[in-house]
Amino acid sequence: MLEVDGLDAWYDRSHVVQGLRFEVQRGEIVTLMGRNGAGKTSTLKAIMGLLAKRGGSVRFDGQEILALPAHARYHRGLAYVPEERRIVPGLTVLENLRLGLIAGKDRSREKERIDTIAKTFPRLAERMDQEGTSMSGGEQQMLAIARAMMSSPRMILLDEPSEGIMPLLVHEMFVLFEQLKRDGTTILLVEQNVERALGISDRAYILDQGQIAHQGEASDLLADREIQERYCAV
Ligand SMILES: Nc1ncnc2c1ncn2[C@@H]1O[C@H](COP(=O)(O)OP(=O)(O)OP(=O)(O)O)[C@@H](O)[C@H]1O
Repeated sequence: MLEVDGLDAWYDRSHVVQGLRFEVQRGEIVTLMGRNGAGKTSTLKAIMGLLAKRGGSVRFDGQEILALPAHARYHRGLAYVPEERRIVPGLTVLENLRLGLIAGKDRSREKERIDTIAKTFPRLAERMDQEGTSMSGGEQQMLAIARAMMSSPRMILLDEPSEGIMPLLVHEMFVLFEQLKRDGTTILLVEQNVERALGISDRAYILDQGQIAHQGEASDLLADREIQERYCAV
């Protein structure tokens, strides 16, 4: 579903993503792992068209998307939840959710989408009229994910969703990812919480200095302490 081939990205002259090649098949959960600064966030941003200097090929459903403007990916069914959640201050949970609808495409189905999202995210359903930024960090992360799901994406990229969140909500969040997968959403996950991430993933790639250092089945990587310690210690 997503084929990344020879992906490069730079900040000025700093070459932070160096010729990455990886793929995510339809229906999979795939994790990108690696130490701080390995290039995980930059990889997601390059895929989403958010880094000006980028090169190589990214195909989504067989079509080249790397040169498209960032918003065009949402129209094709690829959504992204950045590390900073960007909940809009002064807006309620419901109003933040509405921002996730793509103008025209989703507007006619707004009520249906909100009802579906409320069922999937019961914690948000109870708080629809509360100001989004007044919720806990974990709840705001849930809202950011729910908002991205409003456009019914076929694939979602998630950047460190569990960061700084209390364990109970982290658990809920990973249960949710498994449910999204069952409902047909393909997921590319960047996570420092290696055990949790591998626990729900099909496969994983380990990044080191902008390159893929290792790849494998999630269950094999979960059992491989040496690899985890070498590449993933924070
Ligand atoms: N806005 C920026 N300007 C310049 N360099 C940057 C910028 N953002 C990131 N970098 C550098 O790019 C490299 C890759 O960073 P990136 O954030 O992609 O790594 P990461 O694996 O996601 O790490 P983390 O887990 O800390 O977010 C690092 O060396 C980082 O310092």
